[in-house]
Amino acid sequence: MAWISRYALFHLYYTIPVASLLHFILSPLRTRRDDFKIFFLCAMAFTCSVPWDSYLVRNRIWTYPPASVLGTFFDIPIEECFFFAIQTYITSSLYIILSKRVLKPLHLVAGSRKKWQVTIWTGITGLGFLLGAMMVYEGGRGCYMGLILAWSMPVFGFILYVAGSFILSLPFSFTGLAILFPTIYLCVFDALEIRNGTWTIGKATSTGWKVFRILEIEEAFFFLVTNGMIVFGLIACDKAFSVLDVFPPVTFPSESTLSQLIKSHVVALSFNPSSSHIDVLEELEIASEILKKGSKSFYFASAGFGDRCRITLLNIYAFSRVADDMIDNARSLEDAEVALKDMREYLNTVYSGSPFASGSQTIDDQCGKAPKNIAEEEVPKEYGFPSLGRAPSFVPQDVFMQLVEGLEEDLEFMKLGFQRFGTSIPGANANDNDNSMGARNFGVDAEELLKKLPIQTEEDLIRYCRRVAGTVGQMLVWTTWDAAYCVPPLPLRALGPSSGNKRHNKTAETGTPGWILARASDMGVALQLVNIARDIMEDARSGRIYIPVSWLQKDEEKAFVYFLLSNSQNPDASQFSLPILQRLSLRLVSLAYRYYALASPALGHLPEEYRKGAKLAVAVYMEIGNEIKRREGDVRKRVVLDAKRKLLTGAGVLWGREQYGPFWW
Ligand SMILES: CC(C)=CCC/C(C)=C/CC/C(C)=C/CC/C(C)=C/[C@@H]1[C@@H](COP(=O)(O)OP(=O)(O)O)[C@]1(C)CC/C=C(\C)CC/C=C(\C)CCC=C(C)C
Repeated sequence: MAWISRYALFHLYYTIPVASLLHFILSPLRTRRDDFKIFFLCAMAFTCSVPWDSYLVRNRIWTYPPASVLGTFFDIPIEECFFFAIQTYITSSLYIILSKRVLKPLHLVAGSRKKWQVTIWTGITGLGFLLGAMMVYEGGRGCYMGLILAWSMPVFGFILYVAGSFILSLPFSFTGLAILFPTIYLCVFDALEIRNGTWTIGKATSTGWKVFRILEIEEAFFFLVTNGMIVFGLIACDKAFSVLDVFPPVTFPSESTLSQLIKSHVVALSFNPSSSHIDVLEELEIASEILKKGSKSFYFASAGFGDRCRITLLNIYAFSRVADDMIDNARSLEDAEVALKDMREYLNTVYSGSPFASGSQTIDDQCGKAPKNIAEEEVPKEYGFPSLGRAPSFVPQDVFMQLVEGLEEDLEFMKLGFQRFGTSIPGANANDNDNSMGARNFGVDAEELLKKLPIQTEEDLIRYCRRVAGTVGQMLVWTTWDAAYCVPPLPLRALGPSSGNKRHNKTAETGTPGWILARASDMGVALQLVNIARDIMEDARSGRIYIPVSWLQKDEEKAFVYFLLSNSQNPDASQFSLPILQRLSLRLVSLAYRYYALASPALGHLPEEYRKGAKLAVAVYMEIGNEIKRREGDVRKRVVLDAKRKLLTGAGVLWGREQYGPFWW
C-alpha cells in the first residue's frame, strides 16, 4: 500500500482546501455559538452516518478497492469517516458565513405564519420515508435510493416539525445556496473519483440513472439530502438561539446548571411565538428598520456582532435615533423640552427596580446581582420611544441620562433663535440670501453672536461629544459584556487588572473595566468628531455650529461661521470661504484621530468574539474621516461611502491588518 491512499488524495485535493478557505473567511467573525453548531453537527453527522454507511458497505451498495484506502472503521474507510466531518464542516461554515448578515430572530415572526406549509412539508417527509422503506423492502435496483430516503426523511421530518416555520421564512437565497453549492461541488468530484475507480456504486442496487450522464442519481441525491440535513440542523440551532435571545425570561434562568441550560435550549427549539410574543418581535423589526434607514454604516457593521449583541445594539440605536430626531425635528422649543422630559420619564420607568437604575450604585454594588428582567409591557406606550429591550438589565441608566443631557445641549442653539423656527439671528442682516459676506457689516454682530454659541472651547466640544457619542461607546461595551458573559458582574471580575490581554497592560489601570469604559467614551468622541466634520453644512442649515469659537482666531474665520449661521437656509461656502471650511473640517478630523489613537488599544480588551464587530463599526465610520482627508476637507457635498468602499474597509478589518488606522499611519 502506498503511503497515501487515493481516497486520502481526494481529501487533500478537493475537500481540505475548500474547508481551509472557508475556515479562513469565517475565522474573524466566528462566535462560540458557531463553534458549538459546527461541533454538534459534526458529532451528529458522524453518529448517524457510521451505522448506515457501514450497512451500505457490508451489503456492497458501494465498494472500494482495499488498496485505495488507509484503513477501516466498522468496514467504512477511515477517509469516509473523515468525509462525514469535513463535508459537515464545509457546509456549516458556508451557511454560517452566508447567514451572518441576516438577523435571524426577525424570522420568528414571519415563521409563525407558515403553519400550513410546514404541515405539508412534514407530510411529504412522512411519505418519503414510507416510499424509501418500501424500496428497501423490495430490494433490487431501488435499494440504494430507498436507503437514502428511509434514513434521511425522519430527520427532515423531525427538524421540520420543531423548526419548520422558521426554516421556511429564512431567505432561500442563502439557505438554498448553502445546500446547493456544496452539493454541486461534491457531485463533480465524486463523479471524477468514480471514473478513476476510487470507489464504485453497486450496479445491482442502484437505478442506473445518471445526472448529466456522469453521476449516479443516488450519489447526487445523497449529497443533496446530507447537505440539506446539515443546513436544516443549523437552522434549528439558530431558531433555539433566536428564541433565547429575544425571550430570555421565558426560558432562560440566569443562574443555570448544565442540565437547565440543555432544557432551556430544547424548550426554545420547540417554542412557537404566540400572539402575545408578536409585539416583541415587531418592536425588533421596527428597530432593525430604523437602523437600516438611519445609518447604512452601522447597519453594515452590525452584522459583525452575534445576534444577541446585535439585538440590543438595534434597540439602543432605535431609542437614541428617535430621541435625537425628536429634538432635531421639534417644531418649537417647548416641543423639544417636552420630548426631553418624556425621555427622562421613560428611562425612569423602564429602569425602575433595575440594579442599574440611576442612584448610588457603584460597579461593585452591581457585582453579584442578577439582572432584572424589565417588563416592557408595563411601560406606557404613549411615550412613543422604541423599546430598549434588555438594555436596562445591564447598561447603567446614568449612561442614557448623559445621552439625554447631550441632546439637551442642542436646545441651546434653538434658544438663540436661529433660523430653526423661521426667525433670524439677532442682529443679522435682513438680506439673508445675500452671499457676499464681504459687503456685510458683520463685525459687531458676529462677535456678539459668537459669544453666545454653546460650544466656546475645545473642552465644550469634547464634553458634548462624550455625552452624545461617548455614551454610545459605553453602551456598546456593556452590551458586549452582557452578550459574552450573560450576567453583568462576570466581566467586571474577568476583566480586572490581573487578567485580560497582558500586552496592553502597560499601566496598573489598563485593561480594567473602568479603563475600557473610558476608552470607549474616547472612541465615541472620535466618531462624533468625524460626524461633525462631515455635517458642518447640514448642521448649519439647522442653525447649529459645533466648531469651538476658540478655534476661530482670524476675522475671516469668524465671518465664515457667522455667514453659515446667518445664511443657514442657503449656506454656500463655495464663494470665498472654502479654504476656511477645509481647514476647520480637517482640524476636526485630526482631533478625531487623536481620540481614535487613544481609544483603539482598548478594542483588544473587549470580549474576544465582539472585537471584530466593534472594529468594523469604528473602521467603517472612521473611513468617512479618511474620505474627508482625501477630499482635503471639502465637505460642501455630504461624504457618503459607497457599498464597495464599505466592503473593502470591512474586509481590511476582518482579514487584513490588526490595527485599523488612517492611510498615512
Ligand atoms: C454597530 C452598531 C449597530 C451600533 C449601534 C449603536 C449606535 C451607532 C448608536 C447611535 C445612537 C444615536 C443615533 C445617538 C444619537 C447621537 C448621535 C447622532 C451619535 C452619532 C452616531 C451616528 O449615527 P447616525 O445615525 O447619525 O449615523 P450616520 O452618520 O447617519 O451614518 C454617532 C456618530 C455616535 C457613534 C458612536 C459609536 C458607535 C460609539 C463607538 C464606540 C465603540 C464602537 C466602542 C469601542 C470600544 C472600545 C473599548 C474602544
